[in-house]
Amino acid sequence: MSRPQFSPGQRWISNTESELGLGVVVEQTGRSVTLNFPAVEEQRTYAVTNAPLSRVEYPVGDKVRTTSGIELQITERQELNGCLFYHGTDQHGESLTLAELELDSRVRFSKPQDRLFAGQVDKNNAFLLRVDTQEHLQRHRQSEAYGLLGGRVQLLPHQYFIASQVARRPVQRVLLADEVGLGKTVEAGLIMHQLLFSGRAQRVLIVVPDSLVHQWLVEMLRRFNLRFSILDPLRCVALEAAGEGNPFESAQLVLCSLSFLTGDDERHRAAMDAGWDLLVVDEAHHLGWSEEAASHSYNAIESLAKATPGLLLLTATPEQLGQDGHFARLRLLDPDRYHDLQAFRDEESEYRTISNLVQRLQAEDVRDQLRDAPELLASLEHYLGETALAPLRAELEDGDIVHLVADAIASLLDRHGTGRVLFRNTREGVQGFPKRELYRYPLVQPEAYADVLVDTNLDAVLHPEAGFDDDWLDWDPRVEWLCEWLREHRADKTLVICARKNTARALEKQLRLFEGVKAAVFHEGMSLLERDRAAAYFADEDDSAQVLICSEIGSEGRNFQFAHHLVLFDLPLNPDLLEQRIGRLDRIGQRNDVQIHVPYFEQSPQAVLLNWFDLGINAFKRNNPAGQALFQQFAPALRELLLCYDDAQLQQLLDDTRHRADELLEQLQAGRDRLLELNSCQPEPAARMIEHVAEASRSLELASYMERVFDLFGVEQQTHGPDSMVLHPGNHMPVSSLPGLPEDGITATFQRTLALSREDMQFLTWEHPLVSGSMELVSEGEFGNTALCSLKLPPLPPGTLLLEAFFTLRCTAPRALQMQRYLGQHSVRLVFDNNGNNLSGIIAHGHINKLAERVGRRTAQSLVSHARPQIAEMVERAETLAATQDEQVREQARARADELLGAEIVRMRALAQVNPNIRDEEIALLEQQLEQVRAQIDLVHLELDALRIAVVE
Ligand SMILES: Nc1ncnc2c1ncn2[C@@H]1O[C@H](COP(=O)(O)OP(=O)(O)OP(=O)(O)O)[C@@H](O)[C@H]1O
Repeated sequence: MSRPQFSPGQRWISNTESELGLGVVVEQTGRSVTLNFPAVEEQRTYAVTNAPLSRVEYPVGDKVRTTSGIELQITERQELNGCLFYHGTDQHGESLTLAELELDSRVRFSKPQDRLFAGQVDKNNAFLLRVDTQEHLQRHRQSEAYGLLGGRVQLLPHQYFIASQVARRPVQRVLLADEVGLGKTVEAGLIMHQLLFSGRAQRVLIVVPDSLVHQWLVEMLRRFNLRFSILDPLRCVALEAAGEGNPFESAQLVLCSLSFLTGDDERHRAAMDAGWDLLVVDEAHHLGWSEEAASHSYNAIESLAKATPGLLLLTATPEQLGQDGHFARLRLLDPDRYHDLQAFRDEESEYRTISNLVQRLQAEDVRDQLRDAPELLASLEHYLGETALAPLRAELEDGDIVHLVADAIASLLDRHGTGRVLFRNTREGVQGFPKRELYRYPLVQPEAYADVLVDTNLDAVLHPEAGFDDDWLDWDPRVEWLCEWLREHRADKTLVICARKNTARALEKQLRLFEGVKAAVFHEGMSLLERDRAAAYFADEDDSAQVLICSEIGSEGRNFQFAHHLVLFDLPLNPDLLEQRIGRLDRIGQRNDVQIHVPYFEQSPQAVLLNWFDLGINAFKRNNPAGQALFQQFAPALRELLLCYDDAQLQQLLDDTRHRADELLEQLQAGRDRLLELNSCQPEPAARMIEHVAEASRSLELASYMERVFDLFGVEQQTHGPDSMVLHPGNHMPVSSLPGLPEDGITATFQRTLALSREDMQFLTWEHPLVSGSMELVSEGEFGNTALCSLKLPPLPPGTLLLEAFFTLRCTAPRALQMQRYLGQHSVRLVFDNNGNNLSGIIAHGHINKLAERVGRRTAQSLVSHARPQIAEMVERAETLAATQDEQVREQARARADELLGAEIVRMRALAQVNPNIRDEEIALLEQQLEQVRAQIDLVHLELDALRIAVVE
């Protein structure tokens, strides 16, 4: 191969770093050549023999620019001492000559043909990777599961149903209220991931109780690759001291505790000033509210919620502070809809009717029912409107009504009932949870408690040990029972929950110091770090604590499902708190039946509670959806009994409670709960969504794609296990780094099941930062957009040139508009020969791939240089032909936008007539969105994305 000839003053461009712009040869000494790159003010020295450089020579007819802004149309070219001089006319028609040294260095050859003519011919493999990347990207962006693939989670239908429903709305404001432990954090993570991945949200603030800050941090990172920054007082002070300004602006994804956010007005103001796209509030039942007075934290969140477009509230016990509190949280989500508490209370009376209607529509003989019972159609008309029902009426005799009935059901659920903002799945609905078993341990009440238990203070009678120093540990039989129980179950991890921190502290000390039990404690008096350490000590597999003793704060949000023994050292008064406690173990991931152990004193207040929870509302074995309502109703009688035990009265209370529980459960099942269930997870769409995700997550396809990426980007791979590998940045990578691949490498797998059991491994999906970042690098830069090969194709005479050109839709709209939804899968492949023949339908891509032979870079460059006029002509032909399809593509896109967004607007307007549950803002946003989408569609056109020249031999 001939050595390239370098002369000072010549212009060359780097094949691997085209962003450097045009380089100028400064000097050649022996075997090396030095170039200056004025655009970036950098110098590079290369070995002459293999410098990755291409000589830049503009042909006659091209237009070039100088550093001083002159534009020259080249009419003649001359060479002197190895350097070129261009003659031509400038933009004012003046003739002039300029040396190549004067050319503007900021030139970038990014268009495929420009790069090709500048001698930048990529490897065939790179070209193929680019073509495939575009195809994968298009398919992925149009997938229903777009944005929902990146989670390291099991594919649970109820979660994906909610996430897809919420993410597809123009405004995300919902209450995620699944029962305890059903995965609300994961649902919120899926929604956040979708919004962030699609660019619809950039700034997210998560607000959680103190005790859950770290758990959220870890869950978001581990499950969704979302890196949140924790803000706490220490970090705030550090940021402020470093002059970093508003600490809430120090990161896009911020996580903080409710007490931190609301504890200081200044801080709250800073959070308001920072501005967010999405606010997430966990354990939202803490935001106390009544018609008379709202709590400080409620007000603080309310002002943030008003200033933030998206709002996700999470609570498993929405009615823990009563129905008013529930109303108040719905009011945060949609103040226009939920403005009147009384009206909200009255609405419940409609649920049963709606639910009945749905049930009748779901019946197998629905046609007969509709035909024979005119009041059914009338009722439907009342709720859905005459126009909406007209098609159903018309088809009733013998038409196909399956879809019309399904639409009617969907509309009823959508427009009436419990509404769009509330999602609540139950264990019964989700299924597959282990059983819960209750073990009672009656003990004899110690003498010392006799006085305390007749106190008039409820708190005192429920926690009699509170009135004593630590000496109660010596004679309270619950302590001895606990020690004995733990001794007998040394191999079992056990969670102990009690109400008070002092009780927890004392118990832990006793077990650790005097009984030799490996114990940890978790209470509100400890720092966050201490609490997380304690939880980790309990969770560890080796050398860990057998028992964790928590005060009530440990009963919320934490994940302890690796244990299945729960000791309730005392019982809380509120059934929702009891459910929260049991929910620490009875949650997704629990593999055993949950064993609940309750030591109690016979005929004591705790015995009353135990009986009421167990025999009255059956709250140990399952969550009672009427629990809160029953508690509200029977609390006075219950309190009376707690303060003054009476066996007969207890029996009466239990009978009354059971009776009322049956009634309420029947009502709820027929009304609210049935509607919630239908709205929160519709089995068919949920199953379809899981299919989409599973289909889009097929690991083989991704693995073979990434194999090529690693190969071309010089990533070092080592096998780690049968389905896993270790990846490291290699020494010869063409880019400085790959997103998502740190210096010290990662262990990764494409297998979901493996990723779920091995947290140390990264789960590579189409949405993992390493994958999506690589795809962006390939598709948005110049990577692989030119190639040249030779081939034998007998019918074509040797010397024939073929152009294989790939066009993709060019759309520079903001990502948030998700234009791909409307644009369809548009890429165009055209093949021309140098005689102007269109061979697109004759010579397939795979055909060329099969026959293609490699051509060395220098040969390719010289071929291109010689054939430049023919290639330019073929490119022009292809571009002209592609341009004829632009308007058709735009037409289709407009139609699709109208179909998707326009129909949604019409539907929302119709809904708003009968259901105030629709916010005006949502409709206005949709209209605005449609306008923006249409304006962007007008600018869409097919653009040459990559080309390959094939020379027939
Ligand atoms: N799809 C999933 N795949 C794997 N694990 C999951 C999935 N969903 C939830 N989990 C796990 O189940 C447990 C409960 O989930 P999560 O904490 O999201 O529930 P929650 O409804 O927020 O609970 P709580 O009501 O106690 O706040 C967690 O350990 C979580 O990591």
